[in-house]
Amino acid sequence: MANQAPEQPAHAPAAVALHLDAVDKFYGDPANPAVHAVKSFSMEVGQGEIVALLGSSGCGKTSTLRMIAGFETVSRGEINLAGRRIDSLPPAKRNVAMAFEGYSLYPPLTVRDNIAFALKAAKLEQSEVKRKVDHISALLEIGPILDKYPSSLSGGQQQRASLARALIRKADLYLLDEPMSQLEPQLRSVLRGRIKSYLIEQGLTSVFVTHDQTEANALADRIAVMEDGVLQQIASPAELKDRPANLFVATFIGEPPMNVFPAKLSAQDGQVSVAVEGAGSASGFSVELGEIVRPPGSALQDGASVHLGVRPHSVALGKGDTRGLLVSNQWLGDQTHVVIETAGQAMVAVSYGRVDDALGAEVAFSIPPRAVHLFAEDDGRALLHGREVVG
Ligand SMILES: Nc1ncnc2c1ncn2[C@@H]1O[C@H](COP(=O)(O)OP(=O)(O)OP(=O)(O)O)[C@@H](O)[C@H]1O
Repeated sequence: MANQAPEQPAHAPAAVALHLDAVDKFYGDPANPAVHAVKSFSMEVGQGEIVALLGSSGCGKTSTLRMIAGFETVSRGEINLAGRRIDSLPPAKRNVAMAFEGYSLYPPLTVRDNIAFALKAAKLEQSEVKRKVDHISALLEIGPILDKYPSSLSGGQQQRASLARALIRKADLYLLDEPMSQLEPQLRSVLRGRIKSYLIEQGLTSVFVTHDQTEANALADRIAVMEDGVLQQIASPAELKDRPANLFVATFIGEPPMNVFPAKLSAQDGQVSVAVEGAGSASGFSVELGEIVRPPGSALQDGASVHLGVRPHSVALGKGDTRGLLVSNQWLGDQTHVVIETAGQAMVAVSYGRVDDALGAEVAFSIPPRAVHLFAEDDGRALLHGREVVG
C-alpha cells in the first residue's frame, strides 16, 4: 500500500487561502518522539473552498486541525493563511474561527451573548448584531435556547451554539472538528445542507474533520483522505470514487467497499486482459479490457501481478458467463446487497431491484471493463481506471 502522498491532481484554486507545506507533528520527547502523528502533510485550500479531513481513528486529522488552529505546535514545516505565515502565532492572532470539542462556550454568558461576543467586540451596531444572531440561530435551530446558559444545554445544543459562535464571526478560515457528531441523524442531514449553503453564500474558507463519509461527501468541495499520518489523496468526492490514487483510498471510500482480487495481466498484440485465478474447486474469471495504450515504462506489462478492484455497484448481476455461488442476499428496502463466492473469495454486489435467487444458487455476473481498477501489487498505487492509464 502506498505510504507516501501521491502527486495531487492539478487543482488550481483561484486564490490560495491556506497552505500547509510539508507539515510534521511529533508527540513526546523531541529527541526521541514516541508518535509521528502527521507526516510531511502538504495541502492548498482555495479561497471559499470547503475541505474535509477524512480518515480512520488515529490517522492524524485532529492533530492537523489543531496545528492550523494553533493548539498544537508544528514540529516541522510551514503554515500560511491569507498571505501570512501563522505557524508560530498564538491562536488568537491567526484570525481563525473554530468550533472544537473542548473549545467550549463561556459559562457565565447566555447562548445569545456567547454567539454575539465577537460581533460586540468588533463594535458592530446592536441592530446588526441582533440580525446576524437571529439569522444564524434560525439556520442552526437554536432560537429557543438563546437565553439559556451553556450548563443547561444538551451536547447537541452546545455543539450547535459553538458552531453558531464560529460561523457568525469574520475570519480568514473556519475550522470545524466533527461539527455535527452529537446531532440526531435527521437534524444532521438538514443542517448539513444549510451549513453548506451558508458557507458558499458567505464565501467562507473552511476545513473540517469528520469520520463520516456521507458528511464529507455532502459538505466538502474536496476531501483529504489520511491514513497513518499521511495524506493519501485530496480530490473531489467524485474523483476519489472514480480515480482513487491507491488501494487504500479505493477501499476506504465507498460503501460497501470496493472488491479487490489478486490478478495477472496479459497483454498480447495490444489487447489487454486481466485474469483472476481460481482457488480450490472455485474457478477464476477474466475481464477483457481491449486495446489499452500503455505509455513506455508503464507497469501494465504482460504477466504483471496486480490487484483488480471493482465497486459493488458496478458488478452486473445475472449477465455474462462468469458464475459464482450466492452466499448472502439482503434486501435493504431500496437496494439488494448480495455476496457471491467466486475465485475462492467473497465479492459484494449491489442491485437496485430484488434478487430472487436462493442462497446456494449459482449466479451469473460480469464485470464491465469500464468498471475495472488496477493497482500495483507492491505498493498499491493506481495503474488503471476503466480505460484510463494512470501516470
Ligand atoms: N497529545 C498527544 N500526545 C501523544 N500522542 C498523541 C497526542 N494527541 C494525539 N496523539 C496520537 O497521535 C496520533 C494521531 O491522533 P489524532 O487525534 O490526530 O488522530 P485522529 O485522526 O484525529 O483520530 P480520532 O478520529 O480518533 O480523533 C494517534 O496515534 C494519537 O494517539
